[in-house]
Amino acid sequence: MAPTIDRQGYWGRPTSTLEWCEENYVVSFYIAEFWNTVSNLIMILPPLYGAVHTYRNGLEFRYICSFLGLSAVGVGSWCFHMTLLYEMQLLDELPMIYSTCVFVYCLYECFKQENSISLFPIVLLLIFSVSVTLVYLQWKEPVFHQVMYGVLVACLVMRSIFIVTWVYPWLRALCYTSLGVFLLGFLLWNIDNIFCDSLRASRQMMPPGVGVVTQFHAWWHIFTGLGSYLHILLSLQIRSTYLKYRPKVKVCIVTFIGYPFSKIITRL
Ligand SMILES: CCCCCCCC/C=C\CCCCCCCC(=O)N[C@@H](CO)[C@H](O)/C=C/CCCCCCCCCCCCC
Ligand SMILES: [Zn+2]
Repeated sequence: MAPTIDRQGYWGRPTSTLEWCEENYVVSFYIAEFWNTVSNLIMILPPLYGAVHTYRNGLEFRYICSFLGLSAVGVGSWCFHMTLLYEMQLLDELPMIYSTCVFVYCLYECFKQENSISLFPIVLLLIFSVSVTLVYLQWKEPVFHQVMYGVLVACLVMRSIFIVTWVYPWLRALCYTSLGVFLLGFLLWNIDNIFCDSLRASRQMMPPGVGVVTQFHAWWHIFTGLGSYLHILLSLQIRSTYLKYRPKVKVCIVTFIGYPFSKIITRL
């Protein structure tokens, strides 16, 4: 990962096992990586809105958990990029695993009766989450976490593609938009890691304020946040259709950048 920049700030020396390409404590003395921190708002606020909406419309508890899980990842990620402390890194990375497990449960159990609870997948996902947590606490290797997270995402991708290919083809656009946006974020995550030296050098030559567009880890937060949010909507739409809720898609204006239009499902 990116070499450490020597600049010191409020939280002292980083203790995390990972550092990103954004230079530390440049914008604020209190926030180690400013852009990587504030970009998490996109992962925190819209899912909170989704959770409230899901609750108000009497939709299943598992979808409230999905939205809140995504918000929790955003809060953990905010704390991590603000401090670069190891404990906060765990608060970012472990909820990624837990919330994706909730997504997996929702998508693999979407053709079951309303409010039914299947113990077998819950136990399986719990064993997976606990094992990943225990191994990662001992073996502090970020690649292990990334591979485990990637396995869960691959399960989601395969299941989504199966459903929109064979069951609800009219949901293809939503599925591939969610996947495309997520993968675009992943591409930017890789560019940030691989070309960090060139990105830092190019920022030096840009006028103040323009360099922010090269903060590709922040862009990863934005795209992965949007892709994950759309994925929850897809999952909710599949479930609502199966339960014959007559899902109604409303276009509404949400007042922050990146989410000008979002689809909302209501139970009529
Ligand atoms: C059909 C669409 C599927 C979309 C799936 C969406 C699943 C989203 C699940 C949870 C939301 C998590 C949002 C990510 C937050 C990122 C926070 C973050 O930046 N954390 C880092 C620390 O700041 C952390 O170290 C980053 C880890 C990144 C791991 C990247 C691995 C990506 C693996 C992607 C594999 C794609 C597989 C595609 C298979 C066809
Ligand atoms: Zn991050």
